[in-house]
Amino acid sequence: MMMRNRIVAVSYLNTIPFIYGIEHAGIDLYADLLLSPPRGCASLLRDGGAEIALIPVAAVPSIPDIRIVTPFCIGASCSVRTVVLAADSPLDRLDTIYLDSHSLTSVRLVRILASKLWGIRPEWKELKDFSALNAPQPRTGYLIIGDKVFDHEEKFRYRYDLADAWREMTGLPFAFAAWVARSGVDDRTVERLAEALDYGVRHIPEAIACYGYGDRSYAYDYLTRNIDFVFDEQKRRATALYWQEGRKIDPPINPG
Ligand SMILES: C=C(O[C@@H]1C=C(C(=O)O)C=C[C@H]1O)C(=O)O
Repeated sequence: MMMRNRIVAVSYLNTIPFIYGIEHAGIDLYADLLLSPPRGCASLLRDGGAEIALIPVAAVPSIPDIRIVTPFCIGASCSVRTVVLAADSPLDRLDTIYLDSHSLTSVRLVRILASKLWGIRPEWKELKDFSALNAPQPRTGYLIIGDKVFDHEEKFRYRYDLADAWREMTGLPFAFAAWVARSGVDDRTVERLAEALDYGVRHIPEAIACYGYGDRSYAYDYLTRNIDFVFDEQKRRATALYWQEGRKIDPPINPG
């Protein structure tokens, strides 16, 4: 009997086109689907809990025996909206920056930007208790990702979009997460996955309705203008550059 594959993907609004494709394209991937915040996707794959995964690009070089597959990613060519450094003080007045504990890519990206673009040297702490976002501290920034940005963005006077900052620094778009497969996953399965994802990104309105986001006016705009699902040459160049720059940053994070 053929072993079923386990697919893990990020549990945010930005993946619903992918999820829709996997569940509704009519392509049997012989797989079970699991959803988790990004850091959990990487851990699950690393620990052998999945064969195929959408994981933060930051984690890709550190996991043995995987390869990037499919022409799709969670990327942005303009503002991404859901990866922001939010604060009540401007950048140059921040003493402390809290880093979203669900993130692997953006927490490293913000450190690259702090050192190479903004020239700031705040103290870095981990943000585990998201209720802290309800009472922002002065001179403190919060790097937050995913759907929680929709709930909290209005509270902050200053918001720095990390895709915008990266583009300002490099002239390139950015990819936050990519699809990877263990080496044991055969090419036919990978091809079928790519077909399913392709179907999903061509049915965004259906995905929004299917997963109950129909009453959120921002969902369509966000999925068509902010998120860019195509892992093209420019975004691959950005990923290579990000890995290179990220290696120079070894983040000592003080417990939050
Ligand atoms: C654009 C986003 O990208 C996410 C950011 C990630 C990270 O920082 O590690 C990982 C996966 C992506 O889904 C987002 O979810 O807001």
